[in-house]
Amino acid sequence: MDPKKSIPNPKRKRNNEELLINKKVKNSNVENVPSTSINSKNNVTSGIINKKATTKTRKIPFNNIVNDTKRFTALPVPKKIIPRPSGKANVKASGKSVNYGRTVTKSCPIKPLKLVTKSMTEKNRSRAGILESKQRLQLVTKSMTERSRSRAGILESKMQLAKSRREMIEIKKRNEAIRSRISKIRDDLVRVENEHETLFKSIEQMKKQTATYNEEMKKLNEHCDVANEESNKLSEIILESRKGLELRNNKIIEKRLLYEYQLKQIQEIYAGLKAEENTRKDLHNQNLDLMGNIRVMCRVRPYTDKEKEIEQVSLECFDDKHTIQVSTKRLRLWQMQIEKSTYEFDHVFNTSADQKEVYLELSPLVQSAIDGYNVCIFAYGQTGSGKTYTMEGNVNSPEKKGVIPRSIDEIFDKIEETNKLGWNFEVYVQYIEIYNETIQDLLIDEDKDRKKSCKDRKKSFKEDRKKSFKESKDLCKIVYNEDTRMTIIENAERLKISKKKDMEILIGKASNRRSKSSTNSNSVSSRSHGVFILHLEGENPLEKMSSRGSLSLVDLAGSENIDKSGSVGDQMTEAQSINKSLFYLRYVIQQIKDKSNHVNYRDSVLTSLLKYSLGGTAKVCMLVNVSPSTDSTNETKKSLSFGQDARKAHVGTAMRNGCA
Ligand SMILES: Nc1ncnc2c1ncn2[C@@H]1O[C@H](COP(=O)(O)OP(=O)(O)OP(=O)(O)O)[C@@H](O)[C@H]1O
Repeated sequence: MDPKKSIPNPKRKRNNEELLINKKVKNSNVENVPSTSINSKNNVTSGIINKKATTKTRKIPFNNIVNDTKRFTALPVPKKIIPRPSGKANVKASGKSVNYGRTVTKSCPIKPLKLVTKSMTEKNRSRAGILESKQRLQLVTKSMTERSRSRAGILESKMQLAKSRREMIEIKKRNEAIRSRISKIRDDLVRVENEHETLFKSIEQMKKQTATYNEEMKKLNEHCDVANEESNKLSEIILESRKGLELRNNKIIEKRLLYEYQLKQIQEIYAGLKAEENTRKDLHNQNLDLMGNIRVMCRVRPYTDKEKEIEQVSLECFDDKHTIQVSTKRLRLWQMQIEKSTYEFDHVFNTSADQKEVYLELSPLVQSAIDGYNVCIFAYGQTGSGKTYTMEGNVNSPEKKGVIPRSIDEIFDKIEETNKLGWNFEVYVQYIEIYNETIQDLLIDEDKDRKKSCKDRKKSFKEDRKKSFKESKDLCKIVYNEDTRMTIIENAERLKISKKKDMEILIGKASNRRSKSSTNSNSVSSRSHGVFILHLEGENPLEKMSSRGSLSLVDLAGSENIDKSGSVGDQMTEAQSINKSLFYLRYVIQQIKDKSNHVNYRDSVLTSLLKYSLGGTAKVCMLVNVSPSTDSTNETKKSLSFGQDARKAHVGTAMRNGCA
């Protein structure tokens, strides 16, 4: 539907209305002027008025009408006689009053006949004039009547004009209102048209968009169809996988139940293991206690190639592995008699015993160190009896490895095992030597320092022995912790080791640094006491337990017969120092055995260092190394009798360090 058609044109309407109004005005003008009261001239006048009315419909000035009326009344009137009109005496036409019916005459004197005739003629003439005037008067009267009529008509028309003017004003007002309405409507129309246009445009746009959307919808529908198909397929897959998942879930639940059951079993086993471990520890330590605090073992080294050629068997190790017999030939009553001395030890290793066999017997003590005890194993014997071989051996050979490297291996293996039970162990190492009653650190990393130290040391022996001794003493000091009953070597390196390999390298280096020299009894004779200490510090956060054990492995310098060894000079001094310290060691053990009130630990550095191992809460094992050579029988017998005496010494009850 076209909106333009439905809406009427306000302009056209207005024109129509105006035409109507003009028509009315025209008609009213024509109607208001009475045709009977107007003569031809008046008709012309009224025609003029009408014409004016037609041309100027809205403004018909009242003065014009009055003027017309004046013109209309200005007819020829006789000068002498003013006939009185039949109607009203006075008519105000122009505001001046006129007196009608009054005659203006002049007095005439008596004249002769001629004159009378003349006057008669004149009289007649005047009569005719009068008649004429009468006629004229009549005409004037008539015209006056007509004029009065026309005046009334004019008045009437005036009134009508005023009325029509009022109407006109009203119409005008209405017209204005209509016009304003029209303009408003027009504005509205314009606005509506604009809106319509906008709407139309937007409708067009929307139509386009709808078309685009329709296309897109079509495409989307196609996609939807494809997606629906895929979704159906996926639903099937999901259903299948859900079934699979349910199956897996069931399996997982089964496995979880199994796992929980196994975990429970493991926990029970663990608890059993823990109980067994505790029992083992207790039994082990009870066993060691029953065996005595100082365990003494004897090892007979094999014959050297040189000894094999000349020697005869003088030592016999019994099969019970506890007894050793020394046979010595002695001339008595002019008869050569064989004297046999038997010694008993916790274990006797004959010449065929290898490194592994020896270590197996010492292994429980190493376990005690892990359990938190202070353990001390030291090798005692005459020079060349195989102490260093037993303690160190050949570090690089698995067969010939001594107690020190084997202990390290076992400690690291056991630490790994204890990790499974929640233990975390840290291993620290110290390695010193007691040379001529001074403590030297074998873990000093810088060879330069070490060389300098050796140089100084040699110099000290040659030049100022006492001074050097004092200086060396200042270097490393022995300090006791009375609370924990532990010995601390101050200023000595304490290295943390986390790998076996690192430890082996360290021992190799330290071993090379040890003071050695060649004597008649031994080509590579140790001229110092080597002390290797492992500190084992363990924590178990699960059990809230801690453990602090130590393992001191001591390779003592060999006692030697100076005459026999042929030591002179420095070597003799070294031998004297060694013998002296070993004497004090024997003396201390004797005092312990005799349960003496005072034990002289401080007489030598060695006994000072072993104070808490020999007379404290430590587990001690002494390995008495002996030579099978008949040449060394006396020294062997001395070593064996010392070992036997030490075995009888009861130093006290071993105590575990750490807390449960
Ligand atoms: N059980 C053994 N098996 C094989 N060889 C051994 C054994 N014991 C010692 N030896 C050898 O005997 C020699 C002396 O041994 P070792 O150096 O260990 O004696 P030592 O007691 O340490 O002497 P020193 O006190 O003078 O240092 C070395 O050559 C060593 O290899």
